[in-house]
Amino acid sequence: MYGPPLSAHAKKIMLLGSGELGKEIVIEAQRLGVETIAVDRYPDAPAMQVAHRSHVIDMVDPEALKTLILSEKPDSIVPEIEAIATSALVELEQQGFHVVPTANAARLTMDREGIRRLAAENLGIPTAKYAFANTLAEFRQAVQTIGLPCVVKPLMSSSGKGQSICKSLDDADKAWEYAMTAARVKNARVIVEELIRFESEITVLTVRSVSGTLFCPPIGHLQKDGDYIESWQPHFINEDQLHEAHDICRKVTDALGGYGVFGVELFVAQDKVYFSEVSPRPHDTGLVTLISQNLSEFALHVRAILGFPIPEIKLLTPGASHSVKAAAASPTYQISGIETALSIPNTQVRIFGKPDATIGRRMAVTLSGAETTEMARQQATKAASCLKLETF
Ligand SMILES: Nc1ncnc2c1ncn2[C@@H]1O[C@H](COP(=O)(O)OP(=O)(O)OP(=O)(O)O)[C@@H](O)[C@H]1O
Ligand SMILES: NCC(=O)N[C@@H]1O[C@H](COP(=O)([O-])[O-])[C@@H](O)[C@H]1O
Ligand SMILES: [Mg+2]
Repeated sequence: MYGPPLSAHAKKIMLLGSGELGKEIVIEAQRLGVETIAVDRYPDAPAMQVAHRSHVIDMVDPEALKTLILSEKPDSIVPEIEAIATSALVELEQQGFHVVPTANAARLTMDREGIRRLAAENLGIPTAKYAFANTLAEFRQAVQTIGLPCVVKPLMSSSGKGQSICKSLDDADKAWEYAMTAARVKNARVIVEELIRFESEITVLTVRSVSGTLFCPPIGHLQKDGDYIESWQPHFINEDQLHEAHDICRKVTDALGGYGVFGVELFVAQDKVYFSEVSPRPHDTGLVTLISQNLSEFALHVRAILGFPIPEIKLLTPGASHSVKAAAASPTYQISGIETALSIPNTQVRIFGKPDATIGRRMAVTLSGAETTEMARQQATKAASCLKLETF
């Protein structure tokens, strides 16, 4: 039940957050003989189902986090979700613990203010105009300063939780209320951003490793209500745009430091490429690499963390992924239609095994490879429509 004895493992890693992305990291780590410990806020999280052992704690409580880490003494601490007391990670790093990619990178990126100020104010990288607010009155003022429509987001959150578009001043109270109540971590401070009219939106997976900094081909994606619906790779942008994108990725990831995968989110607009945000870990839109690349973003993250070489990142096929979300809430559910989905050529399914369904929760993803990204997208979309989440 606990896997091979400790002596069989060269290293021990602890994941803070155990969702679908963590599950794939655990699988890749175990392939290289690493002992894995999965941690999250609830039991039976996806990565816990494959890790050697697991713990359920309140990860935003710095004391709970420190107690657990000091008792387990992992070789590497791997943040996986945007809801962690990063102050504890900064302290533990000072005591000699290895935080991936670095404690400071985890702290800055977990807080939209930290990463936005670093990118825009310290590094001079183009971003949407932004302002911060602590109260409803400040928020109304910020909306007027930035202009309408604007995007409103809680400082510590992800997958669009608490995010909305404010179209008129009449929407302001609702947008504020939503940011206050639906964030992953409740905090009375929000960012208000100019709405960028981009042509496309991409993630450039950037890997910092002993082999240097490597870039995966751009991944295009579609988001709805701030959460990813569909992604594909490669996404074509012209030479100049690619150059601008790589320049931003290098500047941001060099400033954050450490080894690992970074999902750099960029808006490609007619006049320029804008930096949006960065995850210092594998990215949901990068799930497509499970089918499109020789090494998935999860394999790359593990190699980079362990200090192993990455001689080459190769696109094996144009690919696409499509998320499957729950339409209803239920403590029990099953997913049907797998057989039909798998009858589509070069198509795979990943069911995450989340213990319960809530409305809008991502429960599975489909992956397709094809001759063109267009075909791959059609296949992945069709496969996702075959999967039905039945609640009972
Ligand atoms: N300033 C903006 N202008 C235009 N669209 C935006 C802006 N900010 C966010 N969006 C849209 O909302 C999506 C989610 O925003 P963002 O990535 O900041 O939130 P998130 O909750 O951190 O998402 P995730 O965790 O999935 O990366 C973006 O991918 C983009 O489609
Ligand atoms: N955009 C970030 C992202 O996709 N994060 C992934 O979602 C999980 C949380 O899912 P849940 O909210 O359904 O528990 C996280 O643990 C991570 O794997
Ligand atoms: Mg994002």
